[in-house]
Amino acid sequence: MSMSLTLPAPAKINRMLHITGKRPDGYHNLQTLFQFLKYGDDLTFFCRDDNQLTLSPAVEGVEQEQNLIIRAARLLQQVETSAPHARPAERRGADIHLIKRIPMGGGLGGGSSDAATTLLGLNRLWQLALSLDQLAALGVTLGADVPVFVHGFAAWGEGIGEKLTPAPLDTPLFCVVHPGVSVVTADVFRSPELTRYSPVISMEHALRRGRNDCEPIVRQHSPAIAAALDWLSQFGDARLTGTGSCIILGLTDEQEGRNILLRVSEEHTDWQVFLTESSNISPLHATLNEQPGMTG
Ligand SMILES: C[C@](O)(CO)[C@H](O)COP(=O)(O)OP(=O)(O)OC[C@H]1O[C@@H](n2ccc(N)nc2=O)[C@H](O)[C@@H]1O
Ligand SMILES: Nc1ncnc2c1ncn2[C@@H]1O[C@H](COP(=O)(O)OP(=O)(O)OP(=O)(O)O)[C@@H](O)[C@H]1O
Repeated sequence: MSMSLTLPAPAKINRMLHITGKRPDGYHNLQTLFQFLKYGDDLTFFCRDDNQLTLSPAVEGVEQEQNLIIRAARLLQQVETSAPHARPAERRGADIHLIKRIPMGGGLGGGSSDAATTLLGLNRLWQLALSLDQLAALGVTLGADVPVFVHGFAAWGEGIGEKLTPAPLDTPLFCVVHPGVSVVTADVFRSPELTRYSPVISMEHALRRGRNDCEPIVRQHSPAIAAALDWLSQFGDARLTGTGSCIILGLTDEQEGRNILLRVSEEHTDWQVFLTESSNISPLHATLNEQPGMTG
């Protein structure tokens, strides 16, 4: 019997991001408000009866075995479970098809989201019956952003972003600008001038005001991102998401959004820009909950 499952891998945004310390292992402690966008990649998983994994089309610049989708699938191939209907390891194979929309190195968590969708998708197809906590624990070994995508609720994130508390965020329409350049997350965290010791605050405080501590460094290193931040700021409280390069602006009015799209198409043809709704429930979880999801 062949089975398949198509699932979204949404983008995330950081509504604010404070860096509160450096850990002995080199990672940084954060305080951040995570929210999902109704915009992202799509993955389709076709079950195989052997233990081969394929991914198509290949993601440009990422070796197949380094792709977070394949790395996530390999973690599940190795998992031992006593679930009654679990596929045995030698039959845990899949052909995976990816529609990539999330710009890479954009601070929208695309790689991490692809990994989380793979964990949830193959957990279901291979009937491994792992809990979300177990999947998040596996996922955090792939990236700090994977747990929020696994749990699927908008969250106040602490630790390296894996300690999650539901956050009651407003859900405006967002304008997202990709200024045509990407940022390597590790470079930002490595930077000597980075603000790494912001005071620890409460979620309530963060919901009222907050900033992105990465912004000054990213501005310094990338004139293109600085220019896009300045340009979008004329319309409101524009902010970097993650370590950049994308800039987000919450809108109260869709017409304003259309006006921004028009202006970008006239004045900044090297940028990518889109409007999207935000959501406090991941579109991945919405899809998994609303349909049994399997065909075959
Ligand atoms: C900045 C955020 O986008 C906020 O959502 C994320 O925390 C980044 O998450 P990510 O892309 O999944 O990051 P990872 O792949 O885990 O880490 C990339 C590199 O960034 C640095 N890094 C990342 C997260 C963190 N809390 N502290 C760090 O110092 C580390 O040098 C790490 O080697
Ligand atoms: N499936 C994947 N999709 C995108 N990038 C991937 C994938 N697998 C591995 N990568 C690698 O991960 C890097 C970061 O990609 P990603 O799209 O997650 O960046 P990002 O949005 O800046 O992430 P973050 O906000 O988590 O820092 C890429 O440059 C690429 O080398």
